[in-house]
Amino acid sequence: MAKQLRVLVLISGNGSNLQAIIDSCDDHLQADVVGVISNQPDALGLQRAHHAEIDTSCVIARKGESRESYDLRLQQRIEKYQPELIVLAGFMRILSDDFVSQYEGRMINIHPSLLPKYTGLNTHQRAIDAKDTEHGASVHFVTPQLDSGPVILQARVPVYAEDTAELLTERVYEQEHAIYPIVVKWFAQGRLEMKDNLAFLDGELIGPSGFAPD
Ligand SMILES: Nc1nc2c(c(=O)[nH]1)N[C@@H](CN(C=O)c1ccc(C(=O)N[C@@H](CCC(=O)O)C(=O)O)cc1)CN2
Ligand SMILES: NCC(=O)N[C@@H]1O[C@H](COP(=O)([O-])[O-])[C@@H](O)[C@H]1O
Repeated sequence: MAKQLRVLVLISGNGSNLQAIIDSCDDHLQADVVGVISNQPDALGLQRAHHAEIDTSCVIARKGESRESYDLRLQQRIEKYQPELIVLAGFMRILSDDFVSQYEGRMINIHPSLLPKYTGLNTHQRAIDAKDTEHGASVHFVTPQLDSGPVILQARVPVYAEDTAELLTERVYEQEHAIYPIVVKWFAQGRLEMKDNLAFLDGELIGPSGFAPD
C-alpha cells in the first residue's frame, strides 16, 4: 500500500466534511484520518469518527481561559497524533498567531463563501441579504488573519431569489464535500504547497479564486 498521509481533523459540530474525507480515504486518496479533535464534547462528528474507528479527543475551553492557553493545550493534544496535515472542518475557534505559525503550510480550512467575500460567520444569510446570484465554498491554507489565507480551490453555486439560508447551506454543503477531499488528495500527493503566503499546485501559482483548470 502506498504511504498514507497522516491527517488530523479538528471539528466543532456536525462533521459532514469530516465524513466526506473519511469516505474518500482509501488508496485513492493516499491519506488516513489518524484522529479527530473537537472543542465541543457533544459534536456529532465525534460519533462519525467513532463509527469509523478513528481515535477521538476533546479539548474543551475552560472558563476565563485565554486563547493562547487553550491553543497550547490543543497543540499538545495534536502532537500526540504526529499529523502531516491538519484539516479544520467546521472548527469554530479563531486560532492564535503562535498556534497557526506552528502549522502554517500544513493546515487547511473550508469556508462557506467565495473568499475573499464574507469572511467570518453567517455567510449564507449575508449572501442572500446582499442579493448575490452566486455563492459557494473555499478551501484555503490557514494563516493568522482569519479566513484570509491563500485560496486553494473554490466551488460555486447559484443563489435563487426564493433561497433561505437553510436551502443555500445544503447546496453549498454538496460542493464542500466534493472539493475538500480533492485538496487533501493533492496534499497527499505532494502537489500542494504554500510559500510566501501564496498557494502553489505542481509549482504553479494558484490564483486568488483558487485553482482554475486550463
Ligand atoms: N487564525 C485563524 N483561525 C481560524 C481560521 C483562520 O483562517 N485563521 N479559520 C477559522 C474557521 N472559521 C471560518 O472558516 C471561523 C471559525 C470561528 C470564527 C469565530 O468567530 N469564532 C469565535 C467563536 C464563535 C462560536 O463559538 O460560535 C471565536 O473563536 O471567538 C470565525 C471563523 C478557524 N480558525
Ligand atoms: N467559518 C467556519 C465555517 O463556518 N465553516 C463551515 O462550517 C460548516 C461545518 O459543517 P460540518 O461540521 O458538517 O463539516 C461547513 O459549512 C464549513 O464550511
